[in-house]
Amino acid sequence: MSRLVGLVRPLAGYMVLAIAMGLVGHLCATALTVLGAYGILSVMGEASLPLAGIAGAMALCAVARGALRYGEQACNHFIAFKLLALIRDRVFRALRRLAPAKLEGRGKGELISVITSDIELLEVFYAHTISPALIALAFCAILIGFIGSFSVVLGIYAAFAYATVGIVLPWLASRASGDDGLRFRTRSGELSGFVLDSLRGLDEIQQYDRGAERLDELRERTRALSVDEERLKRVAGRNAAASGAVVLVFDIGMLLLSAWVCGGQEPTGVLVPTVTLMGSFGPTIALANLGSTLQGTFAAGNRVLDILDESPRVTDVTGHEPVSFSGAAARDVAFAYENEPVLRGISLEAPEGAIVGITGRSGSGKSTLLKLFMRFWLPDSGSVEVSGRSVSDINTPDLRALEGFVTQDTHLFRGTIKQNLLIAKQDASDEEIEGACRKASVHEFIRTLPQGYDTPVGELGDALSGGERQRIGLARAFLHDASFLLLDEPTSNLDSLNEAVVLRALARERAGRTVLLVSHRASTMRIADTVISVERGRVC
Ligand SMILES: Nc1ncnc2c1ncn2[C@@H]1O[C@H](COP(=O)(O)OP(=O)(O)OP(=O)(O)O)[C@@H](O)[C@H]1O
Repeated sequence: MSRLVGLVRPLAGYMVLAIAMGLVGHLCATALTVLGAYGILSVMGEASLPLAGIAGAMALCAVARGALRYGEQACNHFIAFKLLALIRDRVFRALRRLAPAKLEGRGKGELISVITSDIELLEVFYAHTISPALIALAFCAILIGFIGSFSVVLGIYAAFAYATVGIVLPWLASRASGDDGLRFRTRSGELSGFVLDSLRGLDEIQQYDRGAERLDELRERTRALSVDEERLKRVAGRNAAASGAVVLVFDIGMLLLSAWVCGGQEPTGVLVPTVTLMGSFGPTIALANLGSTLQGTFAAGNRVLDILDESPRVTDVTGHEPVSFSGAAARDVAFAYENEPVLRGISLEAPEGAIVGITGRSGSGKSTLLKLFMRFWLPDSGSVEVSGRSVSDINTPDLRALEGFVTQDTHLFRGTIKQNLLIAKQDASDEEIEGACRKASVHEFIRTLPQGYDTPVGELGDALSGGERQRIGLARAFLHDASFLLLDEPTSNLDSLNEAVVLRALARERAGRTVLLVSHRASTMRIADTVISVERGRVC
């Protein structure tokens, strides 16, 4: 909670303004009933205040109450949405810091749920929790003083009433809801993950006729979530009823107590404290109602803060001398994902101008080795070197400029084919783009599309075949014009004709470059100068 509050610091001025307006606004609201009481006393001849003055003051209070309430809400929501923007910005920055190593293992659906609904839920905390709590505190202190001016006993009673409604009841409510809020948020995150997973695997679900099963599970998860929500709402409803009843009991108690304490004097001492207490539970009830929602809000806050706190496995490197490419090597490299050893002392030399082929059984760690050269992960022991320097001693932007990585899955962003190619080199001319696409044997295909290079790629690139996507990935790598190419199964989806074009281009481009080429295909391996075979994380 203190960390969430700490984020408000840059907007403290607005917070003070919101509290001041809220406090004065609530005082105006209570003043309306108190002035009403004085009006009745004046009519009865028990008070000597002019009725016109009372009516004028009431009108003023009513108008002020409206304006101040608007101002308070405007300030609170300004703070809340500014902070949500700030938190989103921080979360995205944290994700950039954590990517790609940590994100590979994290459930994407859960992450999406944090980015969207959890952050959104913090609005409740910033707009409806912090300032109402402080307003309630200041407001109660003032009213305890006012009621206490009639009799100390009544002041103490009012303090007890406010504390019960504003502190004890929310505390009990929070205990009653237990970790329901947390469970609800977690389940809702898991449901998002499940839906995303189902959408991604729609083809498999249809092929193996698992639709009904999947739907049943979706229903079951939704049902469990609604049970949790129902319980949360039931507790919230019960709390609202309980606080309403307790307030009434305190009002009646105040009437009896003031009659007993001040009964011998004029009726002002009975009527005014009673009416004041009756009309002043607004801010404390607002606090009491927060009791049940607060759990969920803090659970969301925790999940957001967890992401901000997560420390990256790999941090960017800066401050080193720039380096020009002169070959790469891995020396006795060992690496494990968590506790699962993948590479066990691998060594290889990839001199400038060489094409080094890497083969090996599926799961033997070939892609992992390429990722270590990209410095997506760090080796547990041994060293991964580019130009004779550990990749950890090369500035990350320099390393990215030196290396071109083609993964097994080429991701295409929403946008045109040209925009997707420009990711590799933002200022590339049309000729350069075309040249790269010819090398990747994809130019002719793009030309047949209705809008050529300006054809929009469908969301997730589903509109293109695996081979077409792969060739666009290769075209990106050619466009990037890196000295060190890391190609992970670049021809796996290509027919032999396209494979031949791509391999010829690679052979032509090899001068001054080094290529690490992972492939299961013997035909692809033919262009390699040396081929190493990786088995169970070792070169054999
Ligand atoms: N992010 C990750 N977290 C945990 N384990 C991983 C991760 N990525 C890969 N692995 C595991 O590491 C092992 C090596 O994977 P890797 O992708 O490097 O193998 P590969 O030789 O490239 O396989 P393939 O030929 O099938 O592409 C596999 O057992 C895989 O399950």
